[in-house]
Amino acid sequence: MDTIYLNHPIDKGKLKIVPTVMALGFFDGVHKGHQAVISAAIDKAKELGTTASVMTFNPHPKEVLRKQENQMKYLTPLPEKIKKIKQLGVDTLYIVHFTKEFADLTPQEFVDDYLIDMNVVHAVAGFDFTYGSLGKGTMETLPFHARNRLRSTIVEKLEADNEKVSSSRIRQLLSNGEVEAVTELLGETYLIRGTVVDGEKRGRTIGFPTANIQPKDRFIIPKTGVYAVTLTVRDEEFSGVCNVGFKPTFHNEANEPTIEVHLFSFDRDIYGEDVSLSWHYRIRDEQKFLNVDDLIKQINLDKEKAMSLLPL
Ligand SMILES: Cc1cc2nc3c(=O)[nH]c(=O)nc-3n(C[C@H](O)[C@H](O)[C@H](O)COP(=O)(O)O)c2cc1C
Ligand SMILES: Nc1ncnc2c1ncn2[C@@H]1O[C@H](COP(=O)(O)OP(=O)(O)OP(=O)(O)O)[C@@H](O)[C@H]1O
Repeated sequence: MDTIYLNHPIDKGKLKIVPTVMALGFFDGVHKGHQAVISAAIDKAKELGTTASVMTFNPHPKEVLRKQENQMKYLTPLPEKIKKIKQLGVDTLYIVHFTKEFADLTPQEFVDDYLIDMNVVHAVAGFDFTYGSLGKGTMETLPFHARNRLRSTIVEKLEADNEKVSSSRIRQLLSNGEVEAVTELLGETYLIRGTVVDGEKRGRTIGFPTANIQPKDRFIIPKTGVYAVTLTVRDEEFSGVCNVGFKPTFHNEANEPTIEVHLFSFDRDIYGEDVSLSWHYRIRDEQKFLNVDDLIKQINLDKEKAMSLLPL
């Protein structure tokens, strides 16, 4: 897959202008609804004998148009989104740098400059896709702005339990710790990438050595609590139990929750390694224990539970 970064106004000299079927959207998470849109574009491209492309935007419009107090977090920060879109079999991914100036384009300008000039012969998007300033262009107005210069497919709403599969719904589920439901909507377990860093080394003394994971990029971290997880190190996958939180049993002044993973059968030193962490099941809330023995008893139960849920 070719990945092409575009800045507004686009420099058309840089583009290979071949006829293409293009899927349009932000696509955070590349969930099942997004997959339906991108697959529809790939199918259409096969039918028409053109390339299949995706146009996405970065950063998220909300980050640019509304002042976010904290930097916004993502289900798939850009490198992850690129990986997932590539796996779907797209020929070209266009990443438009989302700025206020780009957001100010009228719907007609967006269609002229970003679709027609890029030789998009067919545009594919979901029923609720909007384009142009204040989201005034919709899939219903697209034929009007296109004036017979391109055709379009509207992908109908994909639902799960009578509700749209959406990035915002998945974000909400992660903030509630509902990682099993997230798997359903993504079509695979949610994962974050990170690096193994030094912890306070207390884990070893209580019989549960843990790898502390420092997330890379701006991944959304599920709600604090204990989870059954798998950790992938150098293409090898290990099962374990993970605590995300503030370790209230001990004195802790961290602002961000720490992510600690205890792997069941593992005695390698992986400090500094890049890892990915997949969130399979939620086990319980994080608690403040009266003493370390009670914490140890509980962690043993967590471990048993996670072992019964996961392949070892
Ligand atoms: C499966 C698991 C569950 C945990 N649950 C809690 C908890 O409920 N409350 C708490 O204060 N700490 C909890 N911890 C964190 C331990 O306190 C922590 O692993 C230990 O203090 C080591 O910390 P260190 O890596 O900073 O040395 C849990 C750790 C694991 C691995
Ligand atoms: N459940 C769905 N069914 C069909 N199309 C969808 C679905 N979800 C998103 N799309 C389409 O996928 C593209 C990308 O959508 P977008 O990035 O806005 O995702 P979203 O899940 O709707 O996000 P958010 O929850 O932030 O609104 C758009 O064309 C959109 O219409």
